[in-house]
Amino acid sequence: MALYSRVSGSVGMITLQNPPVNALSAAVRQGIVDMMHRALSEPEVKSVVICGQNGKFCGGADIREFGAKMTGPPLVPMVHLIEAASKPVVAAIEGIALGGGLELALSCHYRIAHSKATLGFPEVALGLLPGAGGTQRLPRLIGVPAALDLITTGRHVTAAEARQLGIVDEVTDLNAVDAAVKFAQSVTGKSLDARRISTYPCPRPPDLDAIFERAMQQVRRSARGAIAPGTCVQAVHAAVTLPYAKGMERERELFSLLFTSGQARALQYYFFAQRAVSRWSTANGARWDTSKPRPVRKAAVIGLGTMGRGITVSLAQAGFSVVAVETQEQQLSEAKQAVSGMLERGAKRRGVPLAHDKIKYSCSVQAVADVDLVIEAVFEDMALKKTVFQQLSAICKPGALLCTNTSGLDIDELASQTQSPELVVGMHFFAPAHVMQLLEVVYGPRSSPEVVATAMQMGKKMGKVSVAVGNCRGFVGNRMLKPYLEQAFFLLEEGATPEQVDQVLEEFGFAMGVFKVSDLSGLDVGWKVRKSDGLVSPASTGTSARIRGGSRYSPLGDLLCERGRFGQKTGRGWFQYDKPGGRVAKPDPWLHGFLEEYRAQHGLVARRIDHQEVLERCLYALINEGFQILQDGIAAGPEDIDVIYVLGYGWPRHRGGPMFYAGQVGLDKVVERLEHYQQIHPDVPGLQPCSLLRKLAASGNPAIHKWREVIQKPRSQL
Ligand SMILES: CC/C=C\CC(=O)SCCNC(=O)CCNC(=O)[C@H](O)C(C)(C)COP(=O)(O)OP(=O)(O)OC[C@H]1O[C@@H](n2cnc3c(N)ncnc32)[C@H](O)[C@@H]1OP(=O)(O)O
Repeated sequence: MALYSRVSGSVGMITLQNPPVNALSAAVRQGIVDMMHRALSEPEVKSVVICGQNGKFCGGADIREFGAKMTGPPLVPMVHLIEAASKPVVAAIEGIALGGGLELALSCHYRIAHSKATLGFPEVALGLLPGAGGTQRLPRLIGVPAALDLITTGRHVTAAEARQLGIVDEVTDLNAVDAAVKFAQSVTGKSLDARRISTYPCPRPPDLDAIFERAMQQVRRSARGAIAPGTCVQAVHAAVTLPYAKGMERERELFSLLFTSGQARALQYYFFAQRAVSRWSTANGARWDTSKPRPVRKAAVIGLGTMGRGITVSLAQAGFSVVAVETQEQQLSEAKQAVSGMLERGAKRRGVPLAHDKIKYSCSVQAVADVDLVIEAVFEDMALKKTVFQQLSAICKPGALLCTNTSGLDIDELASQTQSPELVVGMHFFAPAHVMQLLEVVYGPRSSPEVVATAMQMGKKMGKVSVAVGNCRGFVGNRMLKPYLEQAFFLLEEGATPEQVDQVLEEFGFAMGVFKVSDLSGLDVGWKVRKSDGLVSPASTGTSARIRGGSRYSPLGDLLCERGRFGQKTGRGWFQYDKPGGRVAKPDPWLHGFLEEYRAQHGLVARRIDHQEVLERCLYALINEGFQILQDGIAAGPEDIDVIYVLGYGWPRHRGGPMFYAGQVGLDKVVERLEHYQQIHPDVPGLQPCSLLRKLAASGNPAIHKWREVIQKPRSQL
């Protein structure tokens, strides 16, 4: 709703009230319209100030209302009412003016912002465009190139930048509402003719066509199939080429196109999913709202390889004192140099002070004796990690959390090496650890709720999105990756090429296809794991070479590794590169010959595989594993899986995540296609729909927020 009050006798004040961000719900819009009419009808009122309660102007349209039938006054007539007002209207911008909130501000005749406020049009991240005149007013106010930048990227600007661009009239360090009231009094009675942005001519720079061409190219490069950025460009184009009223019509058409698209639904789902994962719960009943994190001031990192360095940087940048340990002098000195460089680049990029003094380096594990939390980041080797955990358990002070950075090893096995298994938790960082936003917090059956809460909070403090997941081989992300990779290998055996598989996945929206990712991260990584699992048989020839543990197995990755083809680092993998460490993947005729030979050797006849099969087999096998993960209680809900896949594995955000995507395709259709492929390839694992997927499909493809009702409720063991 919106509250009306009178200040200093002649200023009508409209205060938006809709916690937490004063979003423009139906009630708020109704309130604004009613209060504007009241302010305009009261003869004593000479000017109006619009502000938001609790130091937040407005976070835009209420996204929670997007799924339901529209009620209340629409935004466009509301902003026109304000702009057409005969009394000056001043926006007092504190905290945020985003999306519809900024459009509301642009309809006011003046804008006063607090110096700490941020402004922007983030609609593009929700699959939309600023549809209450934002695409028509902003270019009229600040010019086409700046408007295109803000609208197509969705980036937030500071009050200072907004002032420089001409979006706000004044910036104050004092109370912005008081400043706006004073300002409103000072402009009482002045003509408003030059203050209505919709009446401004839209500037037409001489190189207009080139500007739009560049903008389109830019969004095509970065959008990876998302339609909103290009549609934003089209809407701004209408501001330049059409009169205001016609431009508004075009904006409405384009907005409706986006609003009803699957992409907008996916992005809005993802917006809430990313927030939902912080309300975590575990399979044994621990919860975010009943588990108190422990205080952590000082942390340690053991092992300063690539991951350990990134984790050290993340901790120091988040303000923690860090003890960084690497037992070899030479490696410690190299790590110190690398970490310093990363900190310097980070400080420069983010404009923050250097955090060198937060870190103490040591060659001795004994240096961690007084820390509150240790993150072990040594090689992915169970025996080595066990030794480290035995040492840590003996050295660390009572109550110190012992965390392991592992991409899939058993947390409980490590916990059993310590005197206090309840203090052990996994923290699976993604490379590069100081850049990637995702953290899987892996709880074992004995991890205490406070320890999970502490790890989750640590992740947040490091600027990461933490997702709590249960302990199983590969946790959520890597466990789902296995069937995805397997299908890709089987497709090569059956006649596909790495470039074909990657093309299909990249057209779907992945930044990189599965084979390019494998080349980037190194084929030897998976090879080592398969070796330690006893899967890589030394005599990988003959039919038996394609069977492991009674299931079909593709040794293709192993065979490439045996030939020293580890991917980018060796200049050869699934693709070829111009040199070791090269980045540009090129199809490799050697590999095509190798695949032909391999097929001939194993009696496989190459067939034509279409794009649909590549996509369905890779994605549906991955999705099926996701349902199995939900069924096993490893992830609490589909949102957890989707956030992990978008932030950690390059799943296109505009497709919501694998579980959301499955819902959009139709769960019954996913089941039907998996069964189809299973019939044709009975020997291929991963194609049998799991029982939860079948159950949900049979219960009529319920909306994703209803899935939790079907997933069995966890039983508390606490
Ligand atoms: C004709 C249509 C015209 C215009 C279209 C639009 O205006 S679309 C909406 C444009 N606005 C946005 O995209 C803003 C989205 N919100 C944010 O970016 C952040 O929430 C924000 C405002 C910067 C605050 O960030 P902070 O980190 O402080 O909090 P958090 O993100 O956790 O949000 C707090 C809770 O507020 C809920 N929320 C935020 N924005 C909205 C919104 N616009 N509508 C509804 N709800 C919103 C958010 O979900 C959090 O709630 P929770 O229950 O904790 O999930």
